[in-house]
Amino acid sequence: MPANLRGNKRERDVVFPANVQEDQNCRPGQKGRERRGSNPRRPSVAGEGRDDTLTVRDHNAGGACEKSEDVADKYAELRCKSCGSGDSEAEMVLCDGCDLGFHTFCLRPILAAVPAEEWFCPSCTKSPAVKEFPKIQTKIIDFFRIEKFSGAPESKKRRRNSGNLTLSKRSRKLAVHNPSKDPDRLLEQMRSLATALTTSNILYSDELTYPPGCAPRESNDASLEIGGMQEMSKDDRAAYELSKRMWREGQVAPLIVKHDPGQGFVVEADSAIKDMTIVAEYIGDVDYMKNRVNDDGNGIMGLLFTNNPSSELVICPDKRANIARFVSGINNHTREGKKKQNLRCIRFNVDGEARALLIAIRDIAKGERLYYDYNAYKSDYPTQCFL
Ligand SMILES: C[S@@+](CC[C@H](N)C(=O)[O-])C[C@H]1O[C@@H](n2cnc3c(N)ncnc32)[C@H](O)[C@@H]1O
Repeated sequence: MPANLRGNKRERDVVFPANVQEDQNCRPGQKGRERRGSNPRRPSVAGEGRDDTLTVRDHNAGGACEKSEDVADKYAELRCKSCGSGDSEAEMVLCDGCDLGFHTFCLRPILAAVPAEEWFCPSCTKSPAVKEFPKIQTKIIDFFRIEKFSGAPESKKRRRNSGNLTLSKRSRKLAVHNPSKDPDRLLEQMRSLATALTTSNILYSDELTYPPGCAPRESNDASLEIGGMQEMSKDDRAAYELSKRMWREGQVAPLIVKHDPGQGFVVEADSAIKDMTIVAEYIGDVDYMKNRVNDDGNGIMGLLFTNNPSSELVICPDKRANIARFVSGINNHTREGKKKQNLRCIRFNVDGEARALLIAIRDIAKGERLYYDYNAYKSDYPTQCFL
């Protein structure tokens, strides 16, 4: 265990209880009906009580529970269109187009939770799965607001300065990524991320954002973290700053975003990545966890865990985000799943603010898919269906 990653200050991802209790009158998966009980969209973290008693409405509910026998009959035999089983009704979602049911875990990509809003199954979805971003340098540079893209690798001077940041395994210090030397490859890597972001209707951002209506910047006070937040050494801080500057200048980490029919967008190493490399900072809108209890939770990351639950913070990458948002999670329930992990999310105190970084925990080969543990802190994101 690296010295600066040691200890009990591990990241806590926000997760969603898979268990949804049925209301006496209403069965999960039925349209126009309500469920009561544990809310699958209620973000929860390890140590947090499971006392959620919010009302959950099916995506198509729109009104009070229908109690007619007709409707009950109609859905009595509800079966998942993919696997044919009628089990796990709590995790059944109905398509607003064809009215067929699907288990959240049978869908590809898997749904983290029953959507709160209108939802269409893959056959009824009108938009293409992937909207390719144009292969035009100026458009790519504009999209990422790249400062002075030279298309060339780092200057020798900068490389020498950063040399002591690309550290040996033994030193356990954070390392700066090694960008591709071929400018076309850099553009292809950026284009792949632009494709994933635009397809997902997400704007690019490389900094945490504090939009009106969300938690204010002052709320991100790392000193409130229970047990204290991991501090950065001087060298680690220099590595972090250089890594951020390189991303801003288009010297991005050698990562490529691909679309996988089973997992949706995934991130792969486009060339070898050394152990301890800062792969990306986790980016999004910062908000109070209490404000996000009904979000679908896809990608919500714990940022600050305090003694007072109402001041706990999460990063929400649904509107603004970067590549970190597309990194896959391991299946915690299998040995093969656990073996895939090659990153960890570590939260650090940076100038008094909490930040979450994805860091390589071993050497990663070209072509390897990136994974970290969504449940690193005893939480229960439903990863048992993860591939
Ligand atoms: C934070 S997002 C990751 C990006 C996501 N693939 C996308 O296209 O937006 C988490 C979601 O990705 C999918 N996912 C992540 N890891 C997975 C895995 N190992 N197997 C299957 N699906 C996975 C699930 O749909 C999960 O709810």
